[in-house]
Amino acid sequence: MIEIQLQRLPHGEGLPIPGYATEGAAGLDVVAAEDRTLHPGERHAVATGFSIAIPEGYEVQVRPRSGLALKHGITCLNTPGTIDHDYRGEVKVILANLGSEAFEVRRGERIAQLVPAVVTKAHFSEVIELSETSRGAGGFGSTGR
Ligand SMILES: O=c1ccn([C@H]2C[C@H](O)[C@@H](COP(=O)(O)OP(=O)(O)OP(=O)(O)O)O2)c(=O)[nH]1
Ligand SMILES: [Mg+2]
Repeated sequence: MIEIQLQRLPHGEGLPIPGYATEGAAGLDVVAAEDRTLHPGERHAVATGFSIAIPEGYEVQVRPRSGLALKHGITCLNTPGTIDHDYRGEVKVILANLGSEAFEVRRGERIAQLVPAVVTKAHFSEVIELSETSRGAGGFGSTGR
């Protein structure tokens, strides 16, 4: 369990802060801070009404809710969205309507879930040749359907 500081913004007044819907939930549900109609094919960075400070060594992933995806075709376009630990702007959820009907985003309704994750840092070192493997350059279905 890590602590993530949250600063409420004026338009987030009165909204619940992200929380787990059940004891075993992996993601903290986050609610919209604005009303917005999303027409089919449309996308919008939905306000959440808060900024956060994530401890160094962690990120927060923004993931869709499966119910909205299945019932309404609503997803996070950039899933999983990445909140960097040094980001202090408003957290936004980039929703896209892949369904065939308009969807009403309503203030206070849960639109996505936040999953904190450990960040493994790496640096790339340029080499002349890579080690050989049985897969080699095969990919994109090379092992069969
Ligand atoms: O779903 C998202 C994704 C990103 N962000 C914020 C936090 C994140 O730290 C910042 C940058 O995100 P990202 O690195 O994915 O976007 P970019 O296009 O690379 O922008 P930048 O050049 O600012 O890094 O935008 C959100 O609020 N919600
Ligand atoms: Mg970036």
